[in-house]
Amino acid sequence: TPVAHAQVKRTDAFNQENGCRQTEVAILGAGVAGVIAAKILSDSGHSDFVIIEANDDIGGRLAPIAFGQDGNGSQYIVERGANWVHGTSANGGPENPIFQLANKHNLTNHVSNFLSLSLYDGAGPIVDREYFEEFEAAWHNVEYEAGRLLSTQSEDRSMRAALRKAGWDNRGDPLRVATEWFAMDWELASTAEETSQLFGTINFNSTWYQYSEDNLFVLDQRGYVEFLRGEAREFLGENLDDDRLLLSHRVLNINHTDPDAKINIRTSGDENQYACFEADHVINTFSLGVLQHDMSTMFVPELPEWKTTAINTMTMGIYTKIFLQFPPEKVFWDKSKEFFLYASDQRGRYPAFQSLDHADFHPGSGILFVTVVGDESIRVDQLDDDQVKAEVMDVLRQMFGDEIPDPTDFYFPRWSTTDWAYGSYSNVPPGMSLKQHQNVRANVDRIWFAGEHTSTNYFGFLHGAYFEGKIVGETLAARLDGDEEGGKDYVFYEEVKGTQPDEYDEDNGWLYDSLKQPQAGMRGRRMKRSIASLP
Ligand SMILES: Cc1cc2nc3c(=O)[nH]c(=O)nc-3n(C[C@H](O)[C@H](O)[C@H](O)COP(=O)(O)OP(=O)(O)OC[C@H]3O[C@@H](n4cnc5c(N)ncnc54)[C@H](O)[C@@H]3O)c2cc1C
Repeated sequence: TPVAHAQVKRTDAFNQENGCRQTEVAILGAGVAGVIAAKILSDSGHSDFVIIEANDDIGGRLAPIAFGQDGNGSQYIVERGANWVHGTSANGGPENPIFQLANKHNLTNHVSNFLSLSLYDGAGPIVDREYFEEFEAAWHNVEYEAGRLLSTQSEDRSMRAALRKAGWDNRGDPLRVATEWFAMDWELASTAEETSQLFGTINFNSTWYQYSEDNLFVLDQRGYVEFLRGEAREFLGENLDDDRLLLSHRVLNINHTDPDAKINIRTSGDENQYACFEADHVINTFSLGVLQHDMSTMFVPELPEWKTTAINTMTMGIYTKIFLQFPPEKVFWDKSKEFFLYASDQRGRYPAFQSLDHADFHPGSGILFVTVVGDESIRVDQLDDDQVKAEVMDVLRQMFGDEIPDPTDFYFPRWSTTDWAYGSYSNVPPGMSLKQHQNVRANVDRIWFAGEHTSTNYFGFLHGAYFEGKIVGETLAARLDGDEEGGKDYVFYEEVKGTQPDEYDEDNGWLYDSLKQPQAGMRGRRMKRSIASLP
């Protein structure tokens, strides 16, 4: 259960027709993109909107949960979803907007040190780190090559092909395999086979080269969502009890049959809830996973083929944090370390453990969590808790010995089957062009789309969702003001052909100015995110 529940204040003062509440803009989803879009509308003087959200709280994939307990019996707040601010600000350069908001709302955080790492295999601790440097060198190559592909409009390929070309071999030694997992799968929630060389590199570089290589781990006991709540309070009131925020309303249908009529939205809800809305414009911020899963029944009539093809082409990664709490007095790992990498015989099986019982995080908490992604997430999502707990404990006993205690608390979210997300965050597969991605972003008449998945440079990240919410909010505000230039439709492509050159400009969602000179933006980059010093 979410940590806080805003209660919706109901009034009967709405403009209603045909039993449907009338509004200018219906914002579907109260995650980062939806709340930021609403805030932009509100800040620009447009107050006639509703935000419709299936959950009983705002935040979406900012999803804190109470877990374990401290010595006083209070529970810790841990994050099921987003946890880090990825990239802060470069010297004098732009600041990551999420970093700004984390500062504005005083979020407690600490920078992660990915070098604070111990290695293990089935026989216990190991010291060999040579693969890290080898991967680093190959990755450097992959980035340079991505810059060349971009600037010469050459064909994209998979990260696997790119790494192979750069001399990196993923087979053999489990530590080699775990090294690649730690460098890539852990970040993208996808494998090298599943990832575009071009967009994988753009995504890393736009964040860590533009902002910084620091990754702030948010520890705030109000939850990471507090920054979004703080923004929402500025226009929805201290208790978020404004009647334009409709929680626990699941959107079932979006009917856009008549191009001259308002768009009709039906939601779940008993007779005490407003289950029907009519809007001039709709901003849909549902995750790529929700769109892929539900779009064929949700939209009436169905979305055009250029749109559904694009949505089906992009992929949804899955990232699962499995939390364990041990008796704090019996902590068996090195408390001075942040990470423990396990080189499993089975790729991706419980590879990366992270300790929160560390002086910089939650000292004395006894909390450890292990992350799995992709197919392993799908696998554990099908098992019951006891089965997963037994598997994780088996691995921990291989790493730390048979004497270690059982956990006193255990929890993990099942993102692959969560019906308001269907996955964790999106990724661009090999060969998906900028134009195809633009079709994920583009509006279908008066139905607009925004979320991390519509971000070209920052897909997967909170700041991607932020920028996309902001852009669509500004576009609609301009549209409502009658500004034809500012409020114009997004570009889309009825047909995407392999021979069409991509145009890296704002119309296609390209936000990172220095990458307009693509070669210049693509520099070799070190392997782990926190290892500073660019060449
Ligand atoms: C496990 C995990 C770890 C992550 N780690 C990080 C990280 O460390 N740093 C980072 O920057 N990003 C991270 N992310 C990504 C980040 O959380 C997302 O990019 C961001 O939160 C997406 O915001 P959004 O507004 O696009 O979508 P969402 O947050 O998904 O918002 C969409 C909203 O729509 C609602 N909705 C869906 N279907 C319906 C329906 N039918 N009717 C009504 N409402 C509906 C949902 O409930 C949700 O509230 C992580 C994500 C996950 C899951």
